[in-house]
Amino acid sequence: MSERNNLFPVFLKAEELKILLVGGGNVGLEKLEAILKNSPNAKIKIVAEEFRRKEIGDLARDNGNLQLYERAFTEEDLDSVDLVMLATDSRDLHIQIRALAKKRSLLVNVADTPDLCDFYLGSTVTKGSLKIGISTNGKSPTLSKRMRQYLEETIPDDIDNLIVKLVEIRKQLKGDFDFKVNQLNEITASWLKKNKEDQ
Ligand SMILES: C[C@@]1(CC(=O)O)c2cc3[nH]c(cc4nc(cc5[nH]c(cc(n2)[C@H]1CCC(=O)O)[C@@](C)(CC(=O)O)[C@@H]5CCC(=O)O)C(CC(=O)O)=C4CCC(=O)O)c(CCC(=O)O)c3CC(=O)O
Ligand SMILES: NC(=O)C1=CN([C@@H]2O[C@H](COP(=O)(O)OP(=O)(O)OC[C@H]3O[C@@H](n4cnc5c(N)ncnc54)[C@H](O)[C@@H]3O)[C@@H](O)[C@H]2O)C=CC1
Repeated sequence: MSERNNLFPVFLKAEELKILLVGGGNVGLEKLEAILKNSPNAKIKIVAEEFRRKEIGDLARDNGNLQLYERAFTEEDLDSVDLVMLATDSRDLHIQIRALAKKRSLLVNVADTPDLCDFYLGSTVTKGSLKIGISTNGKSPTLSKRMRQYLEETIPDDIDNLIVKLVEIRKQLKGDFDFKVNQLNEITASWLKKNKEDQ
């Protein structure tokens, strides 16, 4: 029997949290872009001895929510942050920072070391209010990326119209909880059926 993915997915309000990112090289940039793609107003403190000046420098100049510190990590960097993401080129440093962060009960992602991660980034598909997160349990980011591309192509771009309509119907439905659940299930079942027939 192959391994099952036991990760528990959540959708973070990243724009209401403060994220510390240590490391500003290729991997740091990739993780920074992943956060901003989903949560453009996320507040991120980036600490790196050196960083990809063109890309990260430009991003920070245009975005007041990014604080860039060009220096080595210090323990105080963990003060008043909610999440920690590590993307340096030093495994020892990652182990050391992770230990300091765990003392403060912070959740840590170590981009290049799944074993040291409390959580993984996933690929994400966003269409209006709909967001789908994809995980391969840390096994194959490439498959995550391909699944994202597949879903991006397959899910109609106007799916948000359906959500907008359902919000209205949900507001207008009168009756007890069970009645509302039944009605909403009926409406969406017919939508699924129609979609299948169209294919
Ligand atoms: C565990 C995890 C930790 C984390 O970063 O949170 C992790 C770890 C590692 N990634 C590595 C490499 C690559 N990462 C990507 C891409 C993405 N990586 C992402 C997430 C994750 N990467 C988490 C697991 C996600 C899951 O469970 O599926 C995505 C989904 C999200 C994002 O970062 O935005 C994003 C796709 C976004 C999109 O396009 O949709 C590509 C593909 C490419 O760039 O084309 C490659 C090169 C090909 C390859 O190696 O597969 C290596 C180096 C291996 C080595 O040393 O060679 C490690 C370390 C290791 O595995 O040991
Ligand atoms: N670049 C890639 O696509 C891949 C990278 N990796 C691994 O991931 C790790 C990171 O890779 P890259 O981002 O390419 O490395 P990089 O060398 O471009 O970036 C490392 C970053 O860590 C920073 N750093 C180092 N020590 C620091 C400290 N004490 N305090 C603050 N910042 C510090 C550096 O200033 C730099 O910004 C490496 O271990 C690499 O082997 C693995 C697979 C692919």
